[in-house]
Amino acid sequence: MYLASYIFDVPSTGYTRMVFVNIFTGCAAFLVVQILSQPELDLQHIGDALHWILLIIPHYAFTTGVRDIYGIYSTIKYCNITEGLIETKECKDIPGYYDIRSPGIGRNVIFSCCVGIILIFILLLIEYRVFEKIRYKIWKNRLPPPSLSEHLEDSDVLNEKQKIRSLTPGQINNSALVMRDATKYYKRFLAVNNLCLEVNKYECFGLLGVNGAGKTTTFKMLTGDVKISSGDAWINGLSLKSNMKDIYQLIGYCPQFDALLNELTCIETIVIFGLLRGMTLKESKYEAEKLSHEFDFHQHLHKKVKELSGGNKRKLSTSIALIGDPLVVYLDEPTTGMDPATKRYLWNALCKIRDSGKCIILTSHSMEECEALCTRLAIMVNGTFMCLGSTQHLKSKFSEGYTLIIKVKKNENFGELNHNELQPIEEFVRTNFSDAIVREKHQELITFYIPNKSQPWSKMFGIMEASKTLLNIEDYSLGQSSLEQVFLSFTKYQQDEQN
Ligand SMILES: Nc1ncnc2c1ncn2[C@@H]1O[C@H](COP(=O)(O)OP(=O)(O)OP(=O)(O)O)[C@@H](O)[C@H]1O
Repeated sequence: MYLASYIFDVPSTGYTRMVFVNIFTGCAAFLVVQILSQPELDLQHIGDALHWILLIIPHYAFTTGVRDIYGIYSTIKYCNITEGLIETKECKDIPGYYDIRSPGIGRNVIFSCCVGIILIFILLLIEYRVFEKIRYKIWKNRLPPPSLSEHLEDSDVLNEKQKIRSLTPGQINNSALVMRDATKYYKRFLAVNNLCLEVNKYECFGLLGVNGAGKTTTFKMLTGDVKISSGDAWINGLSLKSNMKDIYQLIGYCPQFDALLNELTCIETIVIFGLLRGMTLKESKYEAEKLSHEFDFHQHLHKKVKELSGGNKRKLSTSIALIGDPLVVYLDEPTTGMDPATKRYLWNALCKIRDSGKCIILTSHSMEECEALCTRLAIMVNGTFMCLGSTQHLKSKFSEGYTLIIKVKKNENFGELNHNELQPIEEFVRTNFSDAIVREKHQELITFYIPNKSQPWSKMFGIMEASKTLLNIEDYSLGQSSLEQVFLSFTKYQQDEQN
């Protein structure tokens, strides 16, 4: 029933599966009543029939088997004691232990073996995603089409798409990672929409996006955790669709939530992953030492995972992704829960790893992290790239203005500046930079947002320098809007899951 509801895509929530289960139970009850109402059937037959049916349940087959073995053993013992004294029908024809006839356990053994083989077969079908393929084939024609709005996409994203679609097999072989129109549907929900991307060695590519934008799903497709619905991706020229086994040797993955075993120590964890990657015990231990120094958790190497802090667990997860020198490393929010100092330590380590020739794909909610690590990045909204390029390129292209931060000199009594003292500065900025908005006021710091980009830098700096003394300004900074502002300008397009 579960398989049927899985293949026919009966939703697991709401009333549909309940109706499905009720119909099934109703049909089963109808059949049972029909059988029981047959006048020629007596209870002996019903018992036999139920015994046959229930033998497919391993626990039932085992327990009744043990009971029957004991039954035969008791009969043999009884017959031996009473031999020559009492003549009973049972003693004349004692079945062997493995007899098919009751109470022999032949049937139990055959049923248990067959059920085991069938379950292994079903497991293999699930492992090789046969049901998923069948379900996808059944629903293929009913899925909503992927993006029809390419004319609305950013020019960089379109250029990347055109470049990827025209790559030759030889060019694909030379790239560390290529995604061509990678699309993922969860049932009928389009989670990732026609992604095209090429990332090379010595590059760190950042995936930015609000919760639910499709970043983790993209990783799951690339790691083979979920099947790509359409499109393809290649790692070092190997297709995700046909060479997943070989690809596992080339990739490392740090998932969003630490997939660690609490009872193992850090060194045991790394050694196990090292052995799984085909390293010798000696090499795995050396790798554990090396990575723990690189990621600064050497003092915790012999602690159990459950005793580690959240930040140290992330360090361990990140280092696991690097075991066995993979070509492509996927890091899903690696620095979540780390303090600023540890974060910077990890960033330095990742920069070194990137510069050693690895290709790193990273998701993060920290713009600072993307600016520190990524050579290129994309902002994802509703499973699509909204923009793509280096941090500076995105800031130049999409930042919609400037940020002016002014630090006012404190008054003689070193008291807090009051509203009247800041008023002239606000008026001055509003007069000289049209549409300027006060974004933040904190003690002696005022932050303005200037949306109008028409004035040249030289003129703006000239105005500020000329009035510095007059307005009692201690210091000021004038710059482009941050990556965060670019990010926020895109995230308004993200639809919630209900939509
Ligand atoms: N197994 C699943 N079945 C159905 N829908 C799913 C499944 N996994 C994810 N989704 C949906 O796909 C969309 C993308 O999810 P995903 O986890 O990729 O987002 P994300 O960008 O990684 O978010 P976050 O930043 O919170 O990790 C979401 O709307 C999510 O609800």
